[in-house]
Amino acid sequence: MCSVISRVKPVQRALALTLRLGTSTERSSYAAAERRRFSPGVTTRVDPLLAPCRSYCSRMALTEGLLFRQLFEKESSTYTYLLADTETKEAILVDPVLETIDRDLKLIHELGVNLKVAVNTHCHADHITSTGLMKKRLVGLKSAISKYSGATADILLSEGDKITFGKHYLTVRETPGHTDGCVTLVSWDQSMAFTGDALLIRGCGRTDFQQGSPEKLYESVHQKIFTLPDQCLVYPAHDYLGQTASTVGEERKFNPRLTKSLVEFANIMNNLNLPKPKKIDISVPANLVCGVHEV
Ligand SMILES: N[C@@H](CCC(=O)N[C@@H](CSS)C(=O)NCC(=O)O)C(=O)O
Repeated sequence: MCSVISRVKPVQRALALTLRLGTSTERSSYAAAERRRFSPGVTTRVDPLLAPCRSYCSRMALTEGLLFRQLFEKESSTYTYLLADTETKEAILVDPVLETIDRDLKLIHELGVNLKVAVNTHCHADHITSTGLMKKRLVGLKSAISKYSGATADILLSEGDKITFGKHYLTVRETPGHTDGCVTLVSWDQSMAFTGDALLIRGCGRTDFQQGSPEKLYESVHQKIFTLPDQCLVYPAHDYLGQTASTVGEERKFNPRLTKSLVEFANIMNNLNLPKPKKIDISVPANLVCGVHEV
């Protein structure tokens, strides 16, 4: 049992243990179903979710003065992103997950960066954020989420806000549709977009719960993400197939859902028939208050 779980009160411990119930078999079959859905008739031998190298991805910063890490949480197939200014050491973390808080804090300490803001791209339904617990562990850390998420946080974000770390910053673009409070965070030079669940690689967030709306999502992606430069790298909150990044140009051309007309898109989204995320009933209430934080 990891130290985060062992230190919490009984109620939270039960909650946290419940969160661990998903088996690798379930995850494998979800990944297999995803592969069939996206690539009918194609089978692969290696399950990307089970590859050990997936907890830390190798993607590093290409921009001078920027430290960048893409991290992976395998139960929910969530990507967490650490960005820091190499000179000032100021850092931000995007979409951190409760299960990987020890790994993330260890990396932050090893790299000697000073985490200023932990931001969630939306109120996640499939996992609990580590933001609240991280605030307990790191003095001065502030949480951030969209003001339309309905969640509490130190910073409530809206269109055009900047999240600054040293000489760098991410700009908030509101991209509702998966939820009302979804945002995409775009780097100062438009070379990177952290799209949360609005745009996934060759996919997009589902629209069948939490204020989901295919019409809103279609408009968000077309107006706020597909208007970015072709070479802008797309970093989503999830990937179920082992893909780590895409570009705006690629998604504009090849995304099997968002290249369609609005009517076709809505028809696809209204007929996905996906099972409800297993942890939705505990994740959403917890994430509305920054996760499990009464420890
Ligand atoms: N099986 C997972 C949930 C998978 C899922 O529903 N993913 C969401 C994003 S997290 S709410 C989604 O939008 N998927 C889009 C798609 O097309 O798959 C679980 O039980 O947690």
